[in-house]
Amino acid sequence: MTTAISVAGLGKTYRDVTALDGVSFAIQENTICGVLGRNGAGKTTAMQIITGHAKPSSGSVDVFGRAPFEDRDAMSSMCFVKESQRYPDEFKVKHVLASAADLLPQWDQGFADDLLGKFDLPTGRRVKKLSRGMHSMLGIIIGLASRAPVTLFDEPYLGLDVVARQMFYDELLADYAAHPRTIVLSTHLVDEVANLLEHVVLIDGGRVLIDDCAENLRRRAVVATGGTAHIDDLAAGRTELRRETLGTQARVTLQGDFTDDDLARARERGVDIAPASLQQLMIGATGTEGRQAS
Ligand SMILES: Nc1ncnc2c1ncn2[C@@H]1O[C@H](COP(=O)(O)OP(=O)(O)OP(=O)(O)O)[C@@H](O)[C@H]1O
Repeated sequence: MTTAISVAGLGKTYRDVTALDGVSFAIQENTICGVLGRNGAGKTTAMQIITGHAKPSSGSVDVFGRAPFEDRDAMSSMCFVKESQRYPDEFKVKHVLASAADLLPQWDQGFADDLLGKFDLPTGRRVKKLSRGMHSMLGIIIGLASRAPVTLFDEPYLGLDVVARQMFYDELLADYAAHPRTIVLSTHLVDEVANLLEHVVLIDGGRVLIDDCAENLRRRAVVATGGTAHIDDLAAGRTELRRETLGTQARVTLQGDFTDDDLARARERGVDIAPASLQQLMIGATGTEGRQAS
């Protein structure tokens, strides 16, 4: 496997704010990676540095062997879709698309036209007259039709309704299957995208808390349902993210490293084990809930 993006010891400070502090992770080529975290965690800052739009205060970034800051070739291999993207006042949708076609070497106009039809986006309308959701659609169309080897979506769907979001996920997956590339997705709609993600980087307070593949994450937190005594055994020494009890039965969400033996033993005792959702894991890992079981 080839590493597409490698970040080592990345730091970024804005005057007295430390946005990133010793962030290191790697994203493999041709994967869909989620960069997750609470508000102000440092996700956008990391993406800005990866795409060469900001300079790190310390550490290094490597995108397919190049440092992206002020490197035109590295930057042209990437497409960064962000909610805060602004365009000149007079620009209509068609002007934005024409600029994207000029700037992005792998641009697929046929795909862009297809998406414009599916999202029903009027090409003759001024961008500043678009609704919030339509503005997001424009970014999504650019990100998808760019076919850039590295495409980053930072909270791409502000204002998008549930049908349009599902269209985005479907189009992303179908096009990714046909044209594999490296996709980085930052979002707060964690459970909505959980099934898309092959790798997750969870950032909190400018530091990496989790950097793991989706398969391993399924073992990091589980929902266990069964007799309270057996549940208490399984919970011992692990962090309880949530507990509900009904008579002698309990249902707990637990965080910790579970071996196959741990889970098999609990199942033998009639405990039902299911993976916790990515959102539950994220809430637990970022420390807003949870307590250590004794
Ligand atoms: N230009 C800037 N000047 C000063 N502080 C900044 C600047 N950009 C970001 N920050 C600060 O850096 C920290 C990380 O911000 P960042 O936008 O990277 O977080 P985020 O994870 O993308 O958050 P959100 O999910 O709310 O968009 C925050 O404390 C933010 O206030």
